[in-house]
Amino acid sequence: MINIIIAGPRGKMGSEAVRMVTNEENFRLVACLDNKNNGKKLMDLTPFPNLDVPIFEDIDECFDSVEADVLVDLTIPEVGYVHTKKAIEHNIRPVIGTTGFSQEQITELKELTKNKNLGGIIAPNFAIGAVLMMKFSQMAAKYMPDVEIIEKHHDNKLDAPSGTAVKTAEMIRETRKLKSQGHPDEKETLNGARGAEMDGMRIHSVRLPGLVAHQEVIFGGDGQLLSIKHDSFNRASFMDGVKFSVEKVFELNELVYGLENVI
Ligand SMILES: NC(=O)C1=CN([C@@H]2O[C@H](COP(=O)(O)OP(=O)(O)OC[C@H]3O[C@@H](n4cnc5c(N)ncnc54)[C@H](O)[C@@H]3O)[C@@H](O)[C@H]2O)C=CC1
Ligand SMILES: O=C(O)C1=N[C@H](C(=O)O)C[C@H](O)C1
Repeated sequence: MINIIIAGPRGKMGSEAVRMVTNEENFRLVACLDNKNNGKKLMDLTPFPNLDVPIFEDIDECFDSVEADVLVDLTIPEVGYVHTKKAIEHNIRPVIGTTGFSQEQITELKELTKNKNLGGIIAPNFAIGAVLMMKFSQMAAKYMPDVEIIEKHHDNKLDAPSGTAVKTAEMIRETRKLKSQGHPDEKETLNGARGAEMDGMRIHSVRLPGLVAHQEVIFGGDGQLLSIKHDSFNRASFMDGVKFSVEKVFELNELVYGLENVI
């Protein structure tokens, strides 16, 4: 049995994770971390009528009160970072879906787990299709280095570009010959028109109601275009990856950044 704490249980992803964890035979949800509802139970909140699971606002109190093996964090970047650090301190394996961490934060957290031989996963995207989209893009970039990334999300998203877009660019730069996208003399007459720049690649972030999570990686060549596209139409699309990660962290002895490294 794997004892799990979920941070962010009322969120779009967190509530889906509560459903997944409580439906899995070998998972037990032992507590939730929330920014309100301290002292209540999940069953006091409308979406979870039967769940006798304590809610904590204070992470230290939570970790001192329950025995947990894994922390699943689906919150906001500043909170997720603190939660991950605290989890590592308490030898609780972090499974982090929260996006928006800096490279420095990821490196620091990785070092902390290495010192403790503790497994963990930070996955900017838990959907297997998205992981494949990133891997295929990495392959394509070797042959077609002219590339732009367009990510589209719901308009409640806090971070831009998305964690998936950043990860995609990081993976692409491992195989792509460095080059700057577009005309060397191009000028933006409206700030931001060419999107964000990362290693010469351009990343464009669209935020609209109605969207969930979508990304297209477009490669251009002489007389041809290659589009590699992935769409998540609901949050259930991420849950196989969360489940996989919760089980996988027991086989790891450090924090791994990106599901592509463990599937
Ligand atoms: N890795 C992946 O596959 C995916 C990652 N995400 C990421 O997951 C995160 C959450 O996304 P959504 O569920 O869409 O956002 P959301 O806004 O629906 O949920 C965030 C939740 O965090 C909670 N929260 C804020 N401060 C907190 C604190 N101090 N302690 C505990 N909980 C706190 C809020 O109450 C809220 O319920 C975002 O960073 C998003 O980018 C989202 C979808 C997939
Ligand atoms: O906020 C979201 O919704 C998503 N966030 C992740 C990201 O930033 O890449 C994963 C997915 O795109 C959904």
